[in-house]
Amino acid sequence: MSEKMVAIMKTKPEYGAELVEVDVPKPGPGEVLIKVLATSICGTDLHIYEWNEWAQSRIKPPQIMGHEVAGEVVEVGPGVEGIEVGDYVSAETHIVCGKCYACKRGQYHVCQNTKIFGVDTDGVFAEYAIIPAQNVWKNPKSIPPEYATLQEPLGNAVDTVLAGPIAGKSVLITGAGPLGLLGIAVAKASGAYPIIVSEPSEFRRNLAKKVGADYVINPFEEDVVKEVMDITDGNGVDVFLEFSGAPKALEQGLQAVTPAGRVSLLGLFPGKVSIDFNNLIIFKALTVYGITGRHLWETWYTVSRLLQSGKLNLDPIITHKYKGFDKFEEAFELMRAGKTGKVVFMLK
Ligand SMILES: NC(=O)c1ccc[n+]([C@@H]2O[C@H](COP(=O)([O-])OP(=O)(O)OC[C@H]3O[C@@H](n4cnc5c(N)ncnc54)[C@H](O)[C@@H]3O)[C@@H](O)[C@H]2O)c1
Ligand SMILES: C[C@@H](O)[C@H](N)C(=O)O
Ligand SMILES: [Zn+2]
Ligand SMILES: [Zn+2]
Repeated sequence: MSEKMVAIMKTKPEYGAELVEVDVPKPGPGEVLIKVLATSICGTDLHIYEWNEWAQSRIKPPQIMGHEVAGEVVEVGPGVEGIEVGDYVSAETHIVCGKCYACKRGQYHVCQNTKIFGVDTDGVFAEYAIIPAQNVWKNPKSIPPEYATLQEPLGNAVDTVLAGPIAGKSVLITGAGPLGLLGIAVAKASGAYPIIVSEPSEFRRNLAKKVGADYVINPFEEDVVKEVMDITDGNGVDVFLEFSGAPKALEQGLQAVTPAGRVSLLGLFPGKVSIDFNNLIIFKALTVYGITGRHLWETWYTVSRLLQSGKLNLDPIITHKYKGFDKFEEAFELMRAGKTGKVVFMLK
């Protein structure tokens, strides 16, 4: 008889999810089985939970949700080399093909055949989970599971913040959701000053301050561009980091960044965005980076070392820690209401 485990499963093509009991899976060739120690909720999981348009087009229930994880390897499938039972690991979520033009040039983060672990496959909101061996990242034991599970989104934030010079640079961050908060932590640890954050939610503006923002602005009540100009002696910020996906924030950030400044765009907009390219990008000679996923595996080394340095102020970002999955519905509803930073389920 096979062993059983509990898992948060998207059982039906509708709002919500269910806590179910299923068989512990067996790792196939090229896979490992981990015991999950900590797993955290991403905005993508929330979209799957809510069953939005994107989720309807991509997810095929029944499927175990979740993709941010820290765990211990308990079984290694046939043909796996270099990973042992007992290894303490996390997972890159982009399963890349290794064969396309991008992969052949080492640009794995834009692999044209990317599958996302926990989105296109069963995920990690479970007591045990399968991870493709090629996606396994080994953690040093010194990083606690509640931080180690955050490495995947931290990688998004690291690629956004560190796409160009940041030490001693003035920075505007738009959006202090979980990703923006991680971005503030990375910018602070990397020596940015001042860090100015625009975020409509008072709860999240307070979190931004705790993480290290020097100034916070409410974009719904204050003039973001004027505030930034006042803080920067009329120069504008050196670096604009977009973490909100709000078209208005994009426009304000492009206005508030100094000519020849740097822009990194991570937030995903709801559709096409209309921008005055001539005046806001071309005549300002801006350098604009689109950010997607993480550079494999360079970003993971950077994230791991930042965590080991102890300089990332993550504790205010982890606003909710649950023991087990029993209260998963409460967790998702709080996240929906914007009343969280990162939510972590602890399983050890
Ligand atoms: N490019 C990638 O690879 C990648 C990866 C992960 C997430 N993302 C995207 O990054 C973004 C951030 O992720 P998240 O989980 O933190 O999302 P989130 O929705 O929780 O956070 C967005 C924040 O922006 C704030 N906001 C809304 N309007 C604003 C405005 N006009 N000005 C400033 N802030 C405003 C919201 O109040 C919220 O706190 C999302 O758009 C997400 O889809 C992209
Ligand atoms: C899967 C998605 O949510 C993830 N954060 C990414 O980098 O693509
Ligand atoms: Zn994610
Ligand atoms: Zn590829």
